[in-house]
Formats: sequence, C-alpha cells, structure tokens
Amino acid sequence: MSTGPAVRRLSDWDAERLRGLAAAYETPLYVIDVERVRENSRRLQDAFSEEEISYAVKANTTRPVLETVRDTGVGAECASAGELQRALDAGFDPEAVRYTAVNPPDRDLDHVVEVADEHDVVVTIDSADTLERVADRGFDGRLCIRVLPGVGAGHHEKVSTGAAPKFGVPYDRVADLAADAVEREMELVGLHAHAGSGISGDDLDAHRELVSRMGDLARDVIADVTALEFVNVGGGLGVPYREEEPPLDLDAVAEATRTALGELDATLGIEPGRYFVADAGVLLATVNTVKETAETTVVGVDAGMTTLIRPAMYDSYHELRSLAPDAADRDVVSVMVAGPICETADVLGRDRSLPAPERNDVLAVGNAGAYGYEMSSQYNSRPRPAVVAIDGQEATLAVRRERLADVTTLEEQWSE
Ligand SMILES: Cc1ncc(COP(=O)(O)O)c(C=O)c1O
Ligand SMILES: N[C@@H](CCCC[NH3+])C(=O)O
Repeated sequence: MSTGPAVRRLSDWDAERLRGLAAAYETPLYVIDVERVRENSRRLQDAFSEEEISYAVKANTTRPVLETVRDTGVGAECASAGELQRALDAGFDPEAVRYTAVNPPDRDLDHVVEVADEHDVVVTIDSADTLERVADRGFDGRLCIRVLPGVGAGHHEKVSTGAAPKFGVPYDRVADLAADAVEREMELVGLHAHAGSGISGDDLDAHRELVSRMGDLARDVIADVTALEFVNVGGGLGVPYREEEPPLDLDAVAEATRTALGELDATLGIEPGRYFVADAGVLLATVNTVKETAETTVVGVDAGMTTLIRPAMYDSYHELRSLAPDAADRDVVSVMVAGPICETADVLGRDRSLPAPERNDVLAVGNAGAYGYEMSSQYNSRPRPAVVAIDGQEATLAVRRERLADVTTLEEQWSE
C-alpha cells in the first residue's frame, strides 16, 4: 500500500478538479482528500512500526476523516466528551480510545466516566483535582496521568504545552498522585506528556529531552508503584507549511524517540493530529474584491478568520494559489489576501505573489486539513463553510454549508 510522497504541496492538487468542486459546492469550501489521509497514516505506521499510534481527533473530526483513520487501524485521542462521542460514533475500537482531560468541566466527566466504565476507555487525568473528581463519580477503570514535563516545543508559543502550567501534573508530584490512584484501586496503566504542536526538525532536542524525562519517570519513580502498559509522548509532528520547508524525517524522529525513552517494559505511544490531515485538505475561496491601495493590492475573498483562524491566531503561513484557468498568462503581482470579517487580523496572506487576481477567481489555501474547519466559528454571524470529502474520483458532501438561519437557530425568543 502506498505511503505517497513525504510532502504534498498545494501545487500537487489538480486545479481543474478543485475549480469543479468550487463550482459544484460553492465557496468557502473545505476539500479533504481521504486517500492522502490514508497515505499519511501508513507513513506514520511505517516509521513508528513498534509503537502505538492514536489520532488526535481535534485536528479534524469530520466523519470521513474519522472513519478513514479508523480503517487504517490506529486509535483515537480525544480532548472532550464531544470528541469522545464522535470517535465512538465513528466506530473506533473503544479500547483504543483515550480521553485526555484539560481542566474538564463537570458535564464532561459525567459523560466520560459513564462511557469509560462501559467501554474501557483510558482516562488521562491532568491534576489531583481531576483524580478526585473521577473518583467521586465512581471511576475505577484504566487511568493515565498527564505529566507537565517542563519542556515544550511547537510552531508558536501559543501551542507549546510541555512547559505551560495549564497542562498536566508537575513532574515532581506525579509519584504521589500515582500512589493515590493505586490506593483508590484505579488501574494506573499509563503516563502521558505532550510537548506542543508543529514540531519541526529544529525541535528535536526538546522532543528528545521530553521523552527522556518520561523514560526516567517511568523507570525510576513509577515502577515502584505499578507496572505501566504504556508511556505516551504526545503528538506534535509538524508538516511543512512554507514551500521551501523540508518534511520531517519520520524515521529519524521515531529512532530518536525510542533511543531517548531507553529500555522500558511498556509500549511507547504517540498521538499526532496534524500529520494525518494537514496536507490532505485545502480551503477554496472566491475573490470578490480587488482594490488598489497605496500600500498593496487588497484581494478580498469570501473566506476569512472565521473559516481558517490560524493566520490570525498564530501568524501562520498557508500557501495560496490562484486556480484561474488562465493564471499562467497573467502578470504576477504582490497582494494581501483578506477576508470578510471586521478585524484587522482577518488576513489569509500578506505580500504574496499571485497571478493578478480578478473578481470570481477561485483561490486555494494549502494545508487546511488540520485545525481549519475544526476551529471555524460564526463570528460576525457568518455561517460556517461546507466540507466535501474526495476519494479517488468520488466527491461527497461531508458537512453541509450553514445557512443564515443556522446562525440564530439556538436562540430563545427574547421579546413578544
Ligand atoms: C494532548 C495532545 N495530544 C495531541 C495533540 C496533537 O497535536 P498535533 O496535531 O500537533 O499532532 C495535541 C495538540 O497539540 C494535544 O494537546
Ligand atoms: N490549533 C493549533 C494546534 C494546537 C493543537 C491543540 N493542542 C494549530 O492550528 O496549529
């Protein structure tokens, strides 16, 4: 089975096909290619052949993605009751499903403990309070402790978690909490840590350091308390967003991870999200305005920060490409591509060289499969876009476009 090329750039997508999808389903439109999701999963499984892989579903929870990933035989990591429900509904084997608590609301825990009791889902706790709160709900199942390892990494400080006090049990308190869990007759099966999201080759030292700390903790501290089944060192495997960036050398990361963990009588686990889906998705938008200003040419499109928030939130770079049939014949100009939202940050790309855009051109935004639709919102009362899944020559609507009525559908009547 093909693992596909290590990297898929925006230029690798078939422009005519994308134009056809934009015409058929209108824009803004997310397109997700499930065959690329399969390839990404196979590449991960080839590199991490001895390890346990879970898909961090937060990157993309659309049903075609969940079912495709499930069929490739990996597990699911869920950060909320909603994600847990989605993973189970999509048919993931419950024993391969994990719930990772982050200051979990009561409503989450009520649901998660009930589901975990019934299905043997592993519950990962992030604090002594969460331990007490699951115990109060009668939880005596398979437990994992999320560790705050003190070393973080990632593409932006806002997504570096390993040293952020918000996440996990401080390293030096894990032993006491583990003993507490065992005393409460829970089955402590794992340790977990996550450095952050979007780890590149430059972050490998931080990754190694985190993994090595986890190995030490499991060997030197937790081994006295219980025999662990697994040590999960999180997700975060990055993908190239810029044209010139190289792809991660997965074999090298896998080897570095094993070596850093050291000898351990427990399975090593990873839980990437982005890597499965980022380059399997594009966002299509239509140009509605072309405006010359003293500073730049502003190209207004129908997708903005409510469709794809990453540029506004993390200054993330996403490749942009004109799908105009005559793009090759046009002069290349420098433009700012901006959305329809009343925020200055609502810009998908600045100083971008594009074939001179014209009204009604379709633009494609690359690497939109991870944290794209998933982080979309209705801010400015804008309906969310549609998602279409493609598999070979097939195209299927996965999520319908929201209508204006969907924007107010949850509201109660206020006045007579
Ligand atoms: C606990 C945990 N696991 C896994 C992931 C997946 O990260 P990524 O999509 O970068 O692989 C995240 C997100 O950063 C996370 O918070
Ligand atoms: N949402 C982030 C990744 C963080 C994932 C959650 N810990 C991004 O788009 O890069």
